[in-house]
Amino acid sequence: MKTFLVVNPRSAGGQTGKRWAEISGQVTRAIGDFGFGFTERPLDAVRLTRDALADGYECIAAVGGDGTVNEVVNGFFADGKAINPQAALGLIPRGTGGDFRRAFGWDLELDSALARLRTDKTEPFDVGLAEYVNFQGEKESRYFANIASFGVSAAVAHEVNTGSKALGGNLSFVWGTVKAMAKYRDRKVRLRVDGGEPEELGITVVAASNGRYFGSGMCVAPKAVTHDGLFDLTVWHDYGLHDFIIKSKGVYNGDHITWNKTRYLQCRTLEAESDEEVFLEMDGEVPGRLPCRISILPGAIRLKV
Ligand SMILES: Nc1ncnc2c1ncn2[C@@H]1O[C@H](COP(=O)(O)OP(=O)(O)OP(=O)(O)O)[C@@H](O)[C@H]1O
Repeated sequence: MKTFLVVNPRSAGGQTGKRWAEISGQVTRAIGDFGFGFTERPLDAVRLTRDALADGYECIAAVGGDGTVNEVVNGFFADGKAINPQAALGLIPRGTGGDFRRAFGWDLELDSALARLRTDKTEPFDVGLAEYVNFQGEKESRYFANIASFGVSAAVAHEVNTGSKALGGNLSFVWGTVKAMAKYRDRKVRLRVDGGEPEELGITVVAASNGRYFGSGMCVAPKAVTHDGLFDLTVWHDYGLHDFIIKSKGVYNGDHITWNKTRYLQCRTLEAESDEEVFLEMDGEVPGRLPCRISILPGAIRLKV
């Protein structure tokens, strides 16, 4: 497979760029010739992916974290269609969060990533699509690979992204969580699942999940499968700050799905609106806010496994 690597040199605290000579040498030894491009700013990975697909590359691998995976997945599409539905997505994980890779049990070892790139083994991969309002007040849509969520999770992602990651993945996440949760209160949101009757709930977090993990290792959707044509919907409602903090430890091992103020179901679409400002988070980035419509595109691309 003709392979192109989309490299975020700033991922893993800048170590990806600093260690590129060593990484690229190992990639060449593993798969032979390959093309690559460095991202210079946010959203560059979308353009690099589209250009590489137009140039006939059959496998586009993200070298970076969850944000880079998200942008590469967005680059697989143009005008609402997959550019090449047979093209494969690959990953050399380099990020601080790593929630996408966790769904597959992949570690950060370069050797394991290269073993996946070397084989021709792929499986279908569902892609999420969210339509929402951006911060300029315009309607916008964006694909996601892992999870779209709103509520305190988006408030935390916003805090983590605008703060420093110098503390490392887990510590910066904990610090962002503390700051965001101190300000958060449940928001009234009207939810409509699979076109059914709308229901208003006080939302702590709603997550529409293709993968299983968000927030640097919280197992928000323990039953999610990335090729079942569905997303798993987790709704934590009416918790309030105190209860949520006390219980949040259980989210790391997926225990929360049996709690009484939690709903867990599988669906194809979710519509959400609120009279209050509620941010939307997708794969760790916060591109806008509600109202939103989230849907799943079954097996829209192939994933190197
Ligand atoms: N050259 C660059 N300079 C600054 N930001 C960049 C650059 N290239 C990409 N980005 C942005 O950095 C964001 C985060 O990158 P990425 O996810 O690869 O690394 P990370 O933050 O280390 O990992 P994670 O998202 O898993 O925590 C991406 O969403 C992208 O928009």
